[in-house]
Amino acid sequence: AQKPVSEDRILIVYLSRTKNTKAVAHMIHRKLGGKLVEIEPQKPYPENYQETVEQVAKENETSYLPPLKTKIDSIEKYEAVFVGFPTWGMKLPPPMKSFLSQYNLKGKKVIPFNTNGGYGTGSSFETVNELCPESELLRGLSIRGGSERDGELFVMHGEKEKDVDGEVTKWLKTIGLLE
Ligand SMILES: Cc1cc2nc3c(=O)[nH]c(=O)nc-3n(C[C@H](O)[C@H](O)[C@H](O)COP(=O)(O)O)c2cc1C
Repeated sequence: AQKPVSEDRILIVYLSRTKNTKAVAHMIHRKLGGKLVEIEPQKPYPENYQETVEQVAKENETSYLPPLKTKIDSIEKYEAVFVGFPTWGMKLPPPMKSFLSQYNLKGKKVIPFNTNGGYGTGSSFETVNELCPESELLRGLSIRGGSERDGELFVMHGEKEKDVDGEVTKWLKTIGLLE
């Protein structure tokens, strides 16, 4: 069947530390196709959770945009750009701020998706909106992922994975990207 947005015009970018958001990105990709790209900062965050929390808090205070290792060719050819990220400190992670600041998504559909430790998306979806004011922001998806603080890392397997996969399908239909 004809898809609402053709595969070669879909970009799925994601940031993921413990691979929960990555799993959701792959689910979207299996359903819609498109180009799947992981966003990586030039300098990786510390392995240690608490050190990462502190570094992220400092970066947010100073509005620091970490330089990215990831480069995306011909961003202009995409019509729909999915942006996936975990909630970090109830905010949009700095590398995703770097991505949205660096690439012009004017006129494109922008679709956020998120995993979090149970506290929701915080201000992250609003920040996506602020950083691409001339894009058409579609309704985002937020999923309960892991909780690194509590030693809960990758959770997207078994029944959980199946449930989330169903939620992703429903969501993509609701926003009109899957028939
Ligand atoms: C630095 C850091 C900060 C986090 N802050 C929050 C938070 O404020 N609220 C929340 O619900 N989860 C928080 N989490 C948990 C992640 O959002 C959750 O584990 C998510 O599923 C991780 O996605 P990933 O596996 O793609 O990295 C935080 C995790 C990290 C590493």
